[in-house]
Amino acid sequence: MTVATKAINVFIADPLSEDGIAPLRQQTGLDLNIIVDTGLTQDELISKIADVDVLLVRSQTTVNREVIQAATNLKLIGRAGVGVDNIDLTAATERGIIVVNAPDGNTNSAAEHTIAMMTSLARHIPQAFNTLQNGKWDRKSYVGVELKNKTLGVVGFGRIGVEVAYRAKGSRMNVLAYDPFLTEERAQELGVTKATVDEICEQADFITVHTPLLPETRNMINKDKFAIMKDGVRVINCARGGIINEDDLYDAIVAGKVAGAALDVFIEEPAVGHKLLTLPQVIATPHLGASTIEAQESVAVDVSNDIIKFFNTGTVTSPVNMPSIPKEKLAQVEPFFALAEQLGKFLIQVTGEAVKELNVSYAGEVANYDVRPLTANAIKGLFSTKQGTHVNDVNARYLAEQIGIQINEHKTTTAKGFTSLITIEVKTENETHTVSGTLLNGLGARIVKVEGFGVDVKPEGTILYVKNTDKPGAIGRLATKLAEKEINIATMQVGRSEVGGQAVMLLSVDNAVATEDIAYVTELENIDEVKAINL
Ligand SMILES: NC(=O)c1ccc[n+]([C@@H]2O[C@H](COP(=O)([O-])OP(=O)(O)OC[C@H]3O[C@@H](n4cnc5c(N)ncnc54)[C@H](O)[C@@H]3O)[C@@H](O)[C@H]2O)c1
Ligand SMILES: O=C(O)CC[C@@H](O)C(=O)O
Repeated sequence: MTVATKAINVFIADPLSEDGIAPLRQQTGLDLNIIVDTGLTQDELISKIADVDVLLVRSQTTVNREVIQAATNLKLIGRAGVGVDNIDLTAATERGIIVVNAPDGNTNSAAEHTIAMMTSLARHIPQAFNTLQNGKWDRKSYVGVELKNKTLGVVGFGRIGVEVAYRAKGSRMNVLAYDPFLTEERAQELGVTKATVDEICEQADFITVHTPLLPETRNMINKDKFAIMKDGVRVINCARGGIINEDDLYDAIVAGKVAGAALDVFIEEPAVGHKLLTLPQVIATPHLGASTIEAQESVAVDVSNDIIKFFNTGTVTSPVNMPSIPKEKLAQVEPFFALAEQLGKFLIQVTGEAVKELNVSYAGEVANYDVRPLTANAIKGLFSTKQGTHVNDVNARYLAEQIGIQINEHKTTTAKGFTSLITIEVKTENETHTVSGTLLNGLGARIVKVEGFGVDVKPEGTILYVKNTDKPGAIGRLATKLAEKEINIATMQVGRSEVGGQAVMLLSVDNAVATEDIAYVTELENIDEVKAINL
């Protein structure tokens, strides 16, 4: 992760709570240049984003691939809210841009809004008020239904879904809940009944959706689901437009199947003039679920703090596109970061072919930790010879998998004499190479095995990797030839399988080694292969 030394341009593209961004304005440790420029068209945003380090948005601004491509300095996208469907996560991940959100800050407001919408729907409050404003005292048209003893189906039982259920139970409703991660135990603990989406459709009087908008959740409530619902069902969407198919909902209302719908969100926003808004059974708000003073302050504070944390420590609290690892756990593996990267860097220079498989084995103490950042560092090392590729914890695994590298992690508690041992193996079409490294108490990082042969080399500077046949004179002749080329050997390590067999030498040398010098020494008898590794 980069820790900035120059001014950091923070571009706020949607209206955010001033109190919420106070942490950014008040912090003194970082040189932040805060630009607030809201309501921009896509083209305007693109024209202003080249020098931006941090882009902060709510749900209005679409951060698509084009925006991300134009943002050549971008390091972090902050979403002051939950849903990240307005951000192209793949494009951000490819570029190594971390995306953070504020998953907790607006939960309560969104749940309260959902309950307000459900109650308004049950009692026709907006329609009745509208009639009254138009000068009519109409008590007959707006006979509602009670919530008590009705069944509410909650599809998507995460933060908001759960809070909605608590409140619905307060209104003495029976709650059915569906979520792929909901266990029977947790359902019981929360006093709800675990159900499938179809069971909810068949049994519920009110159905509310609280999933993110994903390929699997888009149109999950569609004409097939409306067909199995109870007549007179009421539906609520305070999550994302598109989870309930809008055309199918329209048809189901017109057909009299659905008695009413309460919508805070639409596929296209602003949804002014939407055909659903012409139906008297529909009540709607313009995406106000998170629009409270409290929620807006809270989400903006959360992302602001994450921005500060990122530039101070390289870690964040709420990452969307990389594993979230608590600070204490990260601290356990941090000492191994450079070693893992050097091992990857070493092996990519040993192998001459495209890597197909990367196996990273963790033995001893290190195997007890969350090693995902170490594997990311090993991949970073593998990519070190690929000029122009910016690899970091966010995109390392993604980039490797994109080019067909299979990544495997293995853990074992025994490290054969070492406290911790990291072994990296790369497989190509024709070759397999391995290198192991450790951290020696007080002495730092060491390469302790190459191709299975024991060695002891500092992973730094230039190292000559030599494969030879273990015959008398091979080492001497090599040293002489290197001396002829003015290449000074600092340390030499030899590992061999058996006397007279295959051997590997690692020579730390004081100077860079030119390609022609490699060719010169490779001609020697019993020297099979020589490579200069620059770490
Ligand atoms: N209207 C608003 O202003 C507003 C405010 C906040 C959040 N939201 C929306 O609400 C959504 C939910 O927010 P949250 O804070 O509860 O998020 P959350 O991540 O805590 O919960 C989402 C739940 O959906 C579940 N889920 C995922 N795929 C599913 C599927 N196929 N079927 C059923 N459930 C599935 C997840 O397992 C998770 O438990 C957000 O993604 C956001 O789009 C809207
Ligand atoms: O920015 C907003 O007000 C909407 C936020 C909301 O949709 C969310 O997903 O958090």
